[in-house]
Amino acid sequence: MKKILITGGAGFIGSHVVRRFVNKYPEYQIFNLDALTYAGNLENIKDIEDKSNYTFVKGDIVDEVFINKLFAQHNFDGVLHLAAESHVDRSIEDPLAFVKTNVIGTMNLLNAAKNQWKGDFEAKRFYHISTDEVYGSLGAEGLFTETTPYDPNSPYSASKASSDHFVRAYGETYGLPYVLTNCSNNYGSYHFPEKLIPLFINNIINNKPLPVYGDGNYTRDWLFVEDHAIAIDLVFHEGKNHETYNIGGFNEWKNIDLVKLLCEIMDQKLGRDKGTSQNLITYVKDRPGHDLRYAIDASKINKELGWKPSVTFEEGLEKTINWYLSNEEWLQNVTSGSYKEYYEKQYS
Ligand SMILES: Cc1cn([C@H]2C[C@H](O)[C@@H](COP(=O)(O)OP(=O)(O)O[C@H]3O[C@H](CO)[C@@H](O)[C@H](O)[C@H]3O)O2)c(=O)[nH]c1=O
Repeated sequence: MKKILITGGAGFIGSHVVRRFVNKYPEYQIFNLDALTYAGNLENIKDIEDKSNYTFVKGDIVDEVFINKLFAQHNFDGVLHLAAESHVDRSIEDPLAFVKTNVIGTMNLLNAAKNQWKGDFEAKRFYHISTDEVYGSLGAEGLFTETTPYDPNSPYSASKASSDHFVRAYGETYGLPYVLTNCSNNYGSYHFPEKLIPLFINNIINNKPLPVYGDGNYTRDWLFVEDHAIAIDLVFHEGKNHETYNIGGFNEWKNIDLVKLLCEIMDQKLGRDKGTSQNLITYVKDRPGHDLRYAIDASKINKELGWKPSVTFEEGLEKTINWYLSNEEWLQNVTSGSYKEYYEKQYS
């Protein structure tokens, strides 16, 4: 029986990873550690909460004493670390919160793993799930590869870059067996409606303005979250120690083109006249330090581990939009904070 700790498993990407691991590996005991902040929600993994190989632990990775106790209690074989503050705009408002969770939190996990495994690294693995934003901004040409120098621009990406460096430093200095992945923008079900795609779907449903930052000519590479979870599973099991893999969708979109596509699909789905949702587009003040373009060269993970996205963008978007339209109650409860309130009471 392998004991696996997944951090941030009530969040967007984390919930998809927890679901996959719990269902696919009944022989593993999966511990989901989550602080249940505004973006983490146990409703996201309700379908697996009663499985015998699943345990939820509420707690904050910033709390060193708590993390050390948890490791002492369970003797984990592997850690998949996804817990993070992830929203760039929030990091501009409150950078320190990002240092605490993303840097100190990661340090606490690294120390706990190092102290528990005490140099006996046989069949042990620390997996840090990170972002392509650590590489900074591209111009019109080029792709991020695993050897692109780090050049983070936002407090969020600086905190993730820092945590990546610490993971590698623990590998070099103490021999900690790690793998690291840097992924592009994800989309899919259970995505908190502060990020572009779920926010705009929610606003279209509610006839609210769609705030496009600047001129909308910023480019992101989009990957369906379930394909990211497949890649994470593969890297955790088959990735080479001390290696980094870039993960991306081979799917670049300018924000404004993506928003127009979303508007078109939503008009069809909601039975509204063509152009109704586009009228909601409102150009607003740009994000400070807004990175122009992210684009990933995912050929290493493709060649070495055989991964590539399994769904097209059209299929992924269709699934995503259908999910939000059939889960409006979830949308209302996460935006009003009532799930958070409910779970806070349960775990107080
Ligand atoms: C929320 C929002 C965003 N935007 C723009 C800013 C970006 O160019 C693009 C996507 O914004 P966001 O959805 O906030 O995602 P972005 O800043 O690219 O970062 C995401 O993708 C990263 C991976 O690249 C992850 O590491 C981050 O955690 C995740 O938040 O849309 C708007 O124009 N209007 C908006 O209201």
